[in-house]
Amino acid sequence: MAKRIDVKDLNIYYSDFLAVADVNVNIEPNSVTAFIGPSGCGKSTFLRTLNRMHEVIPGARVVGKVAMDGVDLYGDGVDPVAVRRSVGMVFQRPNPFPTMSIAENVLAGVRLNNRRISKSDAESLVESSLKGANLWNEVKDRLGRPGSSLSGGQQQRLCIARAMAVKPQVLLMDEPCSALDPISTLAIEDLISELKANYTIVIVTHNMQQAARVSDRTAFFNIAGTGLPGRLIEVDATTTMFSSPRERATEDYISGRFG
Ligand SMILES: Nc1ncnc2c1ncn2[C@@H]1O[C@H](COP(=O)(O)OP(=O)(O)OP(=O)(O)O)[C@@H](O)[C@H]1O
Repeated sequence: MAKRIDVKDLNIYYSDFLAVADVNVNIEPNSVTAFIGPSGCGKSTFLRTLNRMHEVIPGARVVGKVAMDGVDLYGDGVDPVAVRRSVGMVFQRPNPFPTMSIAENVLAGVRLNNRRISKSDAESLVESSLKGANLWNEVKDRLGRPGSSLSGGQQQRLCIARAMAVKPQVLLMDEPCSALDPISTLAIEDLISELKANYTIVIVTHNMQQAARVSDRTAFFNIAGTGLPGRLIEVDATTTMFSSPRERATEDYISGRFG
């Protein structure tokens, strides 16, 4: 089941450096939210706080609240590994395990979680995940071949299948198409639109057309200068953000006047 995300007064640090300040945002279940903004404003940093990946970096920490269906991810007793299991992540560069087979790549996250799974359950999970990622028809006859034998776009869909195999409730995507050609990009965008029936999706993108095409809501982040924290300037329905944003900075960025 897709979850809602409510972020309250979140400040994100790398040691003493405040990288992103005072984020407040609500993300509805079964929606796609795009994070846009100039380089260095903290989009990826903020994204990684939504599955507690940020704190993997030594000295990195947050102050504030990120609630999923009302449960604070940073509350006492919350296991970060369990959080990462329920919040899948897809990265900029497709990162399948290169020598592992296509099928084993899909199962990698499940195996990492030490879940025992029968051969027939594994086979059906591989099939359903690859179908969900719109990759099944292209790979069903070569599931034993290595992940690296696929094209970049196919590898990225394999990574999405791997993320989905652990049945997360939220899917985070950090510029998932930036290393892909236009056709693979459209395939991923179509997939994102389908996946929102089952997941809450947050995507970081530098591509304004992509944000306009795939997202229901858009959040614009900005930074006033080097060394200053990034801030969430405005978040609204994507159609509103692209036609009549409230803030001048949003309009300037979207229309390509800066960033
Ligand atoms: N591992 C790190 N250690 C220290 N500072 C970091 C680290 N990663 C990012 N930062 C800093 O945090 C700020 C936000 O960076 P972040 O990568 O989140 O921005 P971004 O908006 O995603 O940028 P881009 O669009 O270029 O990917 C920047 O000032 C960056 O230098």
